[in-house]
Amino acid sequence: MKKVFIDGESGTTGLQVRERLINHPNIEIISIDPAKKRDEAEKRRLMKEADVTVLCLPDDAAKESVKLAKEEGCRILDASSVHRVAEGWSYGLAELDVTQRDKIANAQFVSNPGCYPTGVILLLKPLIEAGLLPANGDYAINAISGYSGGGNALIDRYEKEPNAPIFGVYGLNFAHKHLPELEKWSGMAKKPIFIPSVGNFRQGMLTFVPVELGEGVSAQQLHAKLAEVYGKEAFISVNDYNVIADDAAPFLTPHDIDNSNRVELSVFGSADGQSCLLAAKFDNLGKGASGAAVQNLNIMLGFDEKLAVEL
Ligand SMILES: NC(=O)C1=CN([C@@H]2O[C@H](COP(=O)(O)OP(=O)(O)OC[C@H]3O[C@@H](n4cnc5c(N)ncnc54)[C@H](OP(=O)(O)O)[C@@H]3O)[C@@H](O)[C@H]2O)C=CC1
Ligand SMILES: CC(=O)N[C@@H](CCC(=O)OP(=O)(O)O)C(=O)O
Repeated sequence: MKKVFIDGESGTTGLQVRERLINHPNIEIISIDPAKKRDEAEKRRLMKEADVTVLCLPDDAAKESVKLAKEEGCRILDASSVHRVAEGWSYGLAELDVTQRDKIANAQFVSNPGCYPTGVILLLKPLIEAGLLPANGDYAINAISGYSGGGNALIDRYEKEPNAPIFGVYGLNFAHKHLPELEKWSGMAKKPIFIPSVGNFRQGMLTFVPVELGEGVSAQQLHAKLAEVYGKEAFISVNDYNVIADDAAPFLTPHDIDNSNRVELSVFGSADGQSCLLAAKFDNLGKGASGAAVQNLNIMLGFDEKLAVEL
């Protein structure tokens, strides 16, 4: 049995990591006394006892816990947004490329990706790398998240206040905290425009990127590349290629994927062959947070990466 300490076990992400790990055949959770959850000495003791500590904390608290882990030489999987482009950290997106699982397996410090970047990077990285989309293109990314993406504070706002908005666009300062990892790990040569939004539903996420196709490039080629790259991935599927010709088209929704670690990618091409929409659908708390965390823990500890990732 390996031991895992979840620092921040009672938060939105921590609870879901815990719920998954309870069903893990090879991992025992070691928990902090709730009355001591901010006690440094107690954290140190548990970090030393654990094979890996998962940080499910706000950014500032995550920085403090990493300081302790560095002093004690402990392994960390950080779900916060602090270390996603930091030196000395491995990016915890197993499907990033063929080298990434080894990097995660051998790392002392692994950073779980942000929820939105997970979908965008899976869509754009292989296409930019293959030269089907330009690295220096002007990308505009749109996304919608369930309100659990904002943690306990936003959950309370939606579930306890009667007048929470049905839909809201945010990130309107064009400086969302996910921009650095979006740019770095997608292989974009410059900062994209990123416009996230939140809806009055608990879980589920869509990230979508509209692109104009270059000379000699078709939407079918983009679709074929994604299908080839992710063909053997357990958690990534690519829907059949779509040309939506009329108004009777089905909606693309962020629903019906709650608690899963799966990501569904879609490519929609325009009938004139000039435009294309790339879309990723997943659970912001699943592959966007806790599912990915358990997948990463499995890789870090040498287990089958599929163990206990689905709720
Ligand atoms: N929600 C999501 O979809 C995603 C979240 N994340 C990241 O995961 C991390 C956690 O987010 P989320 O679960 O949503 O946040 P929550 O606000 O739901 O939970 C945070 C938890 O951390 C606890 N906490 C705060 N400070 C400390 C501390 N110093 N020591 C121990 N515990 C502490 C809080 O306790 P208390 O309530 O008592 O303050 C709370 O239980 C964040 O960094 C977030 O960016 C990543 C991907 C997706
Ligand atoms: C709806 C909502 O508020 N979403 C969060 C992102 C959730 C996520 O991915 O978390 P990280 O904090 O780990 O990056 C936001 O936009 O800040």
